[in-house]
This record gives sequence, structure tokens and C-alpha cells, in this order.
Amino acid sequence: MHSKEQIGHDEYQNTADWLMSHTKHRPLVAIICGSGLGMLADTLKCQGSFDYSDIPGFPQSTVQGHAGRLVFGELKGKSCVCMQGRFHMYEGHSLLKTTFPIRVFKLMGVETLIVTNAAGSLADGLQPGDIMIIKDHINFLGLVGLNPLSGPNDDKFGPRFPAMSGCYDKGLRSLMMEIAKQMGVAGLVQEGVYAMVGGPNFETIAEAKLLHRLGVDAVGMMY
Ligand SMILES: O=P(O)(O)O[C@@H]1C[C@H](O)[C@@H](CO)O1
Ligand code: HPA
Repeated sequence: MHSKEQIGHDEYQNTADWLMSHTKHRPLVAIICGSGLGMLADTLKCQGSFDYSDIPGFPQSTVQGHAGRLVFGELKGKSCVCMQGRFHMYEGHSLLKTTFPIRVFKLMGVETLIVTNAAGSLADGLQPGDIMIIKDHINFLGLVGLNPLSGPNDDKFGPRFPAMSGCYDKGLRSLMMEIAKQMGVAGLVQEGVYAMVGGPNFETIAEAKLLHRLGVDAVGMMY
């Protein structure tokens, strides 16, 4: 992140206002579709979508396979907004830009954020294709001071020193496990600790061993 970069409250608000004036949807849930999950957005009912390039203030997605579209619609009767493609730091985006949509969603009334991503498994029991529910994380970028919350704090979005214990809602995690059981896929789903690294290179063997020893179950480039 460039330490002098700042995004004012007005810029988030302008984007939120633009979206709310172009869609009737008022989502309470936002879903970030990681690599391979973009098709989830295609299943929304009563869809309305916007290319990122048409949304004022929105960064552009440059990753192959990430459509770069914001899709509004209903999923099981709930109003949702899906990001078909996220922004990564390795694309050259600052962390402020990478996380820009999250504050926009908050201003639109979103209360629940579901993040999904492709990640590399370090846990013995996690096979390719399995699903890991994040129960906690190690933010390696944050630990060295690379954090989108750096810079002047905007109290309207939250406190200067936000607590991070319990940031992955226990009720939602239990619900996911319950649904996996109902669907008969509980054997493919488990909870674990996610570590965020900058990418774009994958880890060396030594780095993967280190992360494993630190208690990391999956590693990815998603902030
Ligand atoms: O959007 P996600 O975080 O799922 O994408 C991950 C990170 C890289 O873009 C890619 C590496 O395999 O997958
Ligand atoms: N490491 C980091 N990011 C990833 C990986 C990985 O092994 N697999 C998919 N995204």
C-alpha cells in the first residue's frame, strides 16, 4: 500500500449512491466469488449486473477467469450482491483499492460478508477440491504494517483499533457445517486457519513447511 493514498468517505458514498440509483436490490449479504466460484453469481434470480468498468470508482479486475462484474439478485429468496472476481494486491492494486468494494457494500446496507477463494492446502486432511471454512487467520501483510486500515481512521467505518478475535462469525460457521451435513458433503468440509500472503508466486517448499509449523491450514493471495 502507498502510505499517502487515502480514499475519502465521499468516494465510497458516491459509488454506493450510484449503485443504489441503478438497482432496486438492497442486499444484506455480499459474496466475493473467488477463482472457480464465479458461476454462483449466474444462479441469482432477478439479476441485475454491472461491469466493474462501468461503476464509478471501482477498480478493474485483471485476473484471467475473473469476469469483473458485480451481480445483484436473489439467492434462496435473500437479496445478495456477488463480486464475480476480486482484486488482488499482486495485480498492482493498493490494499485500499483491493478492499474498496467492502466499504461500498457496508454503505449499501450489507450486514454479512462471505468471502471465498482458491487456496493451497497445508493441512494433512485437506485434499484438492475440499472446502475449508476459515475460523481464524494470519495476515502476514498486516503483521508487517501493510493494512488498508493504515492512515487516518474514518470512525464512521469502525474504531481505530478493531478487535480481530472472533472476526469469523461462529453462528455462520456452524450453519455452514450443518448445511454440509444435510447435503452429504461434510467429509469434504472442515474448519481451519487461513494465511494471507502477497503472491503472485506460490510458496517455496521451505515457506510451505514454515507455514505448516506455524499452524496454517491453507494459504492464499486473498486479502
Ligand atoms: O480470487 P482468488 O483469491 O480465489 O484467486 C487465487 C489467487 C490467485 O488469483 C489464484 C492463484 O491460484 O487463485
Ligand atoms: N498459495 C497461495 N495462493 C494460492 C495457492 C497457494 O498454494 N493456491 C491457490 N492460490
